[in-house]
Amino acid sequence: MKVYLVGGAVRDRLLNLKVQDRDWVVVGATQQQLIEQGYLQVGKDFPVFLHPQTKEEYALARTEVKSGSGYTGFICDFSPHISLEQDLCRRDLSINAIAQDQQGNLHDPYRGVADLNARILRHISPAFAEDPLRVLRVARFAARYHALGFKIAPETLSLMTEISLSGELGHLSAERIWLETEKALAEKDPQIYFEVLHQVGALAELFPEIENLHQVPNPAKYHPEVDSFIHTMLVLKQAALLSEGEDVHKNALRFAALCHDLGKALTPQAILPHHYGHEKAGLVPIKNLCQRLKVPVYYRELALLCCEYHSHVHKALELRPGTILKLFNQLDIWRRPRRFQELMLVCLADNRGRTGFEQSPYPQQAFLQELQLAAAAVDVKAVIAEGFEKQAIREELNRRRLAALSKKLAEIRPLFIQNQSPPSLY
Ligand SMILES: Nc1ccn([C@@H]2O[C@H](COP(=O)(O)OP(=O)(O)OP(=O)(O)O)[C@@H](O)[C@H]2O)c(=O)n1
Repeated sequence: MKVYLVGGAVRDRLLNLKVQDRDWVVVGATQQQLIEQGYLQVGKDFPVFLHPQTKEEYALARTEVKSGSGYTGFICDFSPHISLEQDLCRRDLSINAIAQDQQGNLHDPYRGVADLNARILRHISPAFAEDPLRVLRVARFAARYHALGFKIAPETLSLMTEISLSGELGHLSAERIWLETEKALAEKDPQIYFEVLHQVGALAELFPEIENLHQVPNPAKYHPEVDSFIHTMLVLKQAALLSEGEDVHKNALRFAALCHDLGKALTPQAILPHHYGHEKAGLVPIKNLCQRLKVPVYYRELALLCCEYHSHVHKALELRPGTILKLFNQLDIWRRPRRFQELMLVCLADNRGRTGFEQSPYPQQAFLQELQLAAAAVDVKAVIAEGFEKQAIREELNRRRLAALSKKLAEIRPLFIQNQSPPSLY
């Protein structure tokens, strides 16, 4: 029996990146032999084992032939005569099909090293199409390695387009789509994932709410990029930059950035390029998308709040104290300060995600943070100690918070207005 390191571990070591998980393939062995050596069988559909000590995954070399639609219909052969080359051939990309033996020699029958060096994501064989999820995987790898200069090979793009147009994506489960999308959101350039899906025609099938932003215009004065889909991609990139290394829920923040303008796709033709009311209009498509893909609650809530209130934040310097208090209550900044910080970062990303405005100041953030501090300093315990009860507690808190906000506003607004005149946003 021979054991090889395969997949992401070999690929990422050759790219000098940190190796996350190590997957192994075992050639010339049976399930029984591995069990006798103390490996623990975990795979249901095909034989995958955990190493007795390292707990790393070891899979018997196998071939797979598709026998039906979707991901369920596979006929696997994992007999001991399946060769390493046969196992590598059923994989998605050449860069994922390099094996390393225990002496450190590379086995690279599909020229994965050459593609790594040339920065190309290339499928290995037509068998790529047997798992339509690979369309999403390639888009995700393109997002991950974009900064390294990776591009998708033209023939792979054509095959991805063919798969997308074939209707096969419709067989993917919500769980698999979301898992892949969540991983893509965590990548360095998550916008590339959605751009690639758009390019191959998969976005329309998987995320019609986002696809519909394509060619929806904005006023060029504030949005030189004009197109709402392009704007959304720029905002997502800015959100990725702003959330890297921050103590925030970065995937949820990026998802909220992705969804913040979905309402623009529903703007009546007659009022374009303006988008009055798009903040509320966007709530329905966000709910639809989240329900369809079973998006976790935290992502959904943050996305809905960013969609509904981003224009309020953009206009913060013009708002009255009562409106700011209402906003703070709606966002529940008292109990959810981190979520408020995330929403502010999405608004900042929205400001920066416009061609030529990448460096433009956004005083709204510091302004609202100062007001947040002032209002949150109102002592809830003191209100209760003074004998207020039930509904009266809320009313008294609102009264005191409003007073604190009015005082702070009078103090800081002139300074902010003097220093900056923020560009209007939509
Ligand atoms: N739909 C899939 C899923 C996986 N694989 C193969 O199985 C390997 C392991 O898959 P996985 O752990 O999902 O991906 P990695 O390549 O290890 O990448 P990551 O860094 O995202 O874990 C891949 O390299 C690829 O060869 C595949 O061909 N098709």
